Amino acid sequence: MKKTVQVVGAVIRNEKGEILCALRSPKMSLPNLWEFPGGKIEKGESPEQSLIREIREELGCSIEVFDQVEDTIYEYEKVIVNLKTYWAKVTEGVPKPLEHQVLIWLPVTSLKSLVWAPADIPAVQKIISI
Ligand SMILES: Nc1nc2c([nH]c(=O)n2[C@@H]2O[C@H](COP(=O)(O)OP(=O)(O)OP(=O)(O)O)[C@@H](O)[C@H]2O)c(=O)[nH]1
Repeated sequence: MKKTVQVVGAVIRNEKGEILCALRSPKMSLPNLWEFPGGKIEKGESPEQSLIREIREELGCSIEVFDQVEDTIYEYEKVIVNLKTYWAKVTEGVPKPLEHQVLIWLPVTSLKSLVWAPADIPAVQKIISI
């Protein structure tokens, strides 16, 4: 049976209303696909705590986490991912690509021009439709 992993992703919005998009590196699983930065929830963590920790590790900045955007279950070839995405904003520091290939801020209307990890597509569609 496939394992289900609990994953959180931050939909980080700046004061211009742009969204931070992160390109997975060639060394990561799902290489060269765009995602919302985040990662796996560890034992004993709430989704919000996990997101704050992951963003500090991956982007080197602090965030505040707001409402949930989407909650999606996607079955990949080897694993099932339950991806929960949350609105967030940077409260301290500047996001840096410590683990990703590239980070870019994009207006909502441009999000669909990127090739997203399949599990992220419902969240992207929801953001575009708001
Ligand atoms: N962080 C993040 N992971 C996502 C997203 N969408 C999605 O399918 N995933 C998948 O969910 C898992 C999250 O794990 P992670 O971000 O900690 O990645 P990782 O490099 O530690 O995983 P790995 O050890 O499988 O390479 C990965 O399998 C990743 O491919 C997303 O938007 N953000």
